[in-house]
Amino acid sequence: MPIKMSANHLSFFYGDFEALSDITLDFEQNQVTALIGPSGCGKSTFLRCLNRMNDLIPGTRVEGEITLDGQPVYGSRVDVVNLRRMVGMVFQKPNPFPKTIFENIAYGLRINGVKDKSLIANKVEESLKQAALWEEVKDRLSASALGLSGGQQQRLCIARALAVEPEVLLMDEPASALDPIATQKIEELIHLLKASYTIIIVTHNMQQAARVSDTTAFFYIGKLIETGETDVIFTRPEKKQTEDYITGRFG
Ligand SMILES: Nc1ncnc2c1ncn2[C@@H]1O[C@H](COP(=O)(O)OP(=O)(O)OP(=O)(O)O)[C@@H](O)[C@H]1O
Repeated sequence: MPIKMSANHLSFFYGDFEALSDITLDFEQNQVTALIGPSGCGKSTFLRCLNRMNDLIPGTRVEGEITLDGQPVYGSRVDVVNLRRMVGMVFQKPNPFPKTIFENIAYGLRINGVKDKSLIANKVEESLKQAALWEEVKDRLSASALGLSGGQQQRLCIARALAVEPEVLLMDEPASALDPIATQKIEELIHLLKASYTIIIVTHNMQQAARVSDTTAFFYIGKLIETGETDVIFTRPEKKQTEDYITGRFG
């Protein structure tokens, strides 16, 4: 598969603290890459570098390069709003807006300049279908999103991210706040979405990484220790640190 996004010698600093050190990693198009590693090793920081969400934190600094379709993400002429549309994000805790189900999705379209009402209605339906939520909510689009279950709220957040037609989807532990059935739905959804999107997922759940991803990257204290095909990483990793982590000896 062609390379959709790349990090080249990426380092990241919170003030003087180097949270990521010299990370070089490619993300193939229409593949799922899992980022794994113990708490605090920089997985979320790395994910947020990919769509420049860290720009919002004062005192932070990036070295090295990230590219999307070969174009630098940190270039001075980059339209960051458009970058975040192209590289969408879903967070650990479902965070729907305190608005109706319909408005949760329509909102992102409107801030991206879509005004046509029937276009918005079609897109809301299409996004909810893509997120495997349509059947459950089609009769209550004008009800509050906060009345949905946690798993439904997370699929709504995925629908919201998809509505603005991203190409890459970043998911930061998207199922960790959900029960096993809702988690399974999210995992099935990731499998379906892979056909249309490039997906990068942070997870603490080794079984989940093994189930959903094609490639796995193991991070440890701000460094990328090892990356490769998920089957290989989980059965015959090259590095001892990777093996210790996936077999539960630390982390
Ligand atoms: N806003 C911030 N300001 C300063 N330091 C931060 C900030 N956010 C994260 N860090 C530090 O950067 C390091 C990496 O944190 P990060 O949240 O990226 O790790 P993580 O691997 O995603 O952890 P977890 O799995 O627990 O979510 C940690 O040492 C953390 O304390």
